[in-house]
Amino acid sequence: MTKEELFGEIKKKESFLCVGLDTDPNKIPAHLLKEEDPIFAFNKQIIDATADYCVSYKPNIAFYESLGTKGWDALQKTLEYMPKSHFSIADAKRGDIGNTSDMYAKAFFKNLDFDSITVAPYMGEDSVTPFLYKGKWVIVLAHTSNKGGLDFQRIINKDTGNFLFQDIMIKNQEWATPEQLMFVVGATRAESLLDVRKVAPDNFLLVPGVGAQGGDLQGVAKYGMNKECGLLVNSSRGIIYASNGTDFADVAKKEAQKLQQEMSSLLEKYL
Ligand SMILES: O=C(O)c1cc(=O)[nH]c(=O)n1[C@@H]1O[C@H](COP(=O)(O)O)[C@@H](O)[C@H]1O
Repeated sequence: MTKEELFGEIKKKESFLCVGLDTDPNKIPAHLLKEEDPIFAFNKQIIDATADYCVSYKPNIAFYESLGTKGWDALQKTLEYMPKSHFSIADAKRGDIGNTSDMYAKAFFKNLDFDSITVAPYMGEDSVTPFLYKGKWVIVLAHTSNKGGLDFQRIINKDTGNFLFQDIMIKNQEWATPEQLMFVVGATRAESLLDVRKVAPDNFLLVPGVGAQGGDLQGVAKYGMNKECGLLVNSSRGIIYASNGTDFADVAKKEAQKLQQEMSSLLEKYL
């Protein structure tokens, strides 16, 4: 999916919501455990319920690979079930020496046909560039939502005066254009988006942390939105586990709709 196509979907849906499929067998409603593939059965109902309100889905790969071959099967079925209009993100946080990154890229772009993958950039150029496939996206971790996101990412480089995360963002833009490179910035770090936009005005940002982590959607839009929206805001637990009863899909739909409505107002205000 191109940047223009993604922006087109955002305008059409009046939404920049990404629904996170962090599907945990210990958290899904008990009645689904009788299904042959409970994880896929859950995801299918979540996708059916939320597709009108979001533009993207992000399965977090840890939840699937932790289940072995059954998890990989459920992931593949889930990916195939997602509407093609929705931007798919393999949240795998990969990155290794070149020939190993090549294999990770094959796993998620050739074997599985994801639109994008999250990548940890710590190992540098040869760990990131193998993910630069034509028509696919690399989503590089910049300033993450978690507490540990403050351990290294805000260290100031005395040579450049920048935060480490800004230098990482600048360097990655030498390797890839805004047509194929996004960055991750936590919704818990809304004000840091000013520093993010200083060094990456044109890139799309994947912004997780709304909902369960208490991120600030209003602040994210205020500081992070650019002329093409430039945001995909993810919520996982806040949507998919809003209810653990038989009404889980209806309640997930309402949560997704609530976020879409807020996003619609924000698009009107800032775009
Ligand atoms: O790369 C990510 O998606 C990510 C980066 C980050 O800084 N923080 C973060 O929470 N995430 C992911 O986003 C999702 C957030 O889930 P919830 O907190 O349940 O909405 C999880 O899959 C996390 O792994």
